[in-house]
Amino acid sequence: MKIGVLALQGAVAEHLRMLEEAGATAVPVKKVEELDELDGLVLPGGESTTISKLMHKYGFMEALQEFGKAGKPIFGTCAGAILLAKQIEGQDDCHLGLMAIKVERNAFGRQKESFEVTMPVAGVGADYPAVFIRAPYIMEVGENAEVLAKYEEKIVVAREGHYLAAAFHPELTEDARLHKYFLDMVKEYRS
Ligand SMILES: NC(=O)CC[C@H](N)C(=O)O
Repeated sequence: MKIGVLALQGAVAEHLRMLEEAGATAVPVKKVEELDELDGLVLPGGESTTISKLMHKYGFMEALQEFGKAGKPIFGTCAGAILLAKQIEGQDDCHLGLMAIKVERNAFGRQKESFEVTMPVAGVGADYPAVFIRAPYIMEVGENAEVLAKYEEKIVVAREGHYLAAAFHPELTEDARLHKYFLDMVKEYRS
C-alpha cells in the first residue's frame, strides 16, 4: 500500500514515519504526477492559507479534487482538515471542498494555543493522545459523516466515506493507531 503525504509545507516527515510504522510505504508528494501511483494521501498540518496558495501554484487543487472524487482516501490533519472542508466559518470560499464538514480555524483560544489530551476516538481506542496546535474544530458534519471524537463538546475527528479529518496532530506522538485506522480505510476502498 502506497500512501503520499502532500509535501508543500507543514509536518511531512513525521507523517511519513507514522505511516511506515503503521505498515504502509510512505512517500512525500511534491508534484501532481506523483499522485497517480498512490492508494491514499495525507494532507498535513501547517498553515492552511500557505498550503492552499502552494496547491494553486503547483496544480494540486484540480488534481486533488479529481483524486478524491475518484474515491481515493484522503486524511486531513489540522490545517489539512481545513483544506478538505466544504465550509470554513467566516469565509465565503473554501479550499478543496471535498468533505462535508464545516470548520472554524484557531478554535481553542489563545490561552490554549497548544495542548495535549488523552481522549477516546471511536474505532481507534479509549486513550488516544491528541496534540492540538492552533487547532480548528469541526462545527458541523454532513448527514453521511460520522463523528469519531469530541473534546469539550467540540467535534475533533470525523469521517465521511473515504475522507478522514482530525483537528489535532496525530503524527506528533508515538501512537500510530489513527494512521493504522486510515490504512484500514484505504484497504476498504481499494478492494
Ligand atoms: N497546526 C495547524 O495545522 C494549525 C492550523 C492553522 N491554524 C490554520 O488555520 O491553518
